[in-house]
Amino acid sequence: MNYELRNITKKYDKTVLDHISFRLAEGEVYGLLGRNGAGKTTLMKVISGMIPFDQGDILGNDKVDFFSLVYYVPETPVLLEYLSAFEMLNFVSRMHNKSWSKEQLYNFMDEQGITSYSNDLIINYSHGMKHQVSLAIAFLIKPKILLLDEPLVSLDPINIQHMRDQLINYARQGNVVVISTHMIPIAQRVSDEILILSNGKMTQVSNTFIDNELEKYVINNI
Ligand SMILES: Nc1ncnc2c1ncn2[C@@H]1O[C@H](COP(=O)(O)OP(=O)(O)OP(=O)(O)O)[C@@H](O)[C@H]1O
Repeated sequence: MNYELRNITKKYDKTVLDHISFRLAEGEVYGLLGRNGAGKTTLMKVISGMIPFDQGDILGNDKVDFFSLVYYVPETPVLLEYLSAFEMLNFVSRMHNKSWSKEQLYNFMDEQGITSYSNDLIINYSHGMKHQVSLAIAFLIKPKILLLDEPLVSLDPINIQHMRDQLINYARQGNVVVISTHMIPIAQRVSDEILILSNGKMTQVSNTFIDNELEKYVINNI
């Protein structure tokens, strides 16, 4: 399934997204790049239905509400901080009608690399640990279209590598993954396509870049 976003326009006081059009295909990872304030978060909030847009169309599967397919992980994790990660994931799994046993949840948390602190209260976690839990929730929910706002910024190098592999695998299972990031080498390694937002406009290119070509391309195009 391909999704097409056409002429999406979003204005606050000024126009942030100015008739932007791009395609998302299942199975692919998209790296969303752009300068500070370019509109990456705004675009993710628009695609996830968190905020309305002023103009444009989203085309996909006519039988399904597009927004019901999307899950957005914000840059700052939003968690119930007086629960443990285990309790939080258990709560989310019940909300999403997944009746996972305790053992299944622990196996899942193992895969996500969060078991060692899963019984401590989230309020005591580091920023990176909160981010891992936030990403684990996304993988538990298994949305068709996963939007991640700066997902790797607080992760250590081992967790970045693990997350990178996980994102590619997740897309290859027939899902769409969009990650917004300022970490260009990571965007180059993880993405099938690159989306660049600049001055309200969008450029979409295949990621055929090698060495530091993407960095040069981005610097010339943002
Ligand atoms: N609720 C809002 N009301 C008014 N203006 C807003 C609002 N949210 C964002 N903006 C403006 O929209 C523009 C795009 O912001 P956005 O957060 O989408 O950028 P970004 O590309 O995610 O930036 P960064 O890389 O710094 O996180 C900025 O000029 C910002 O000030």
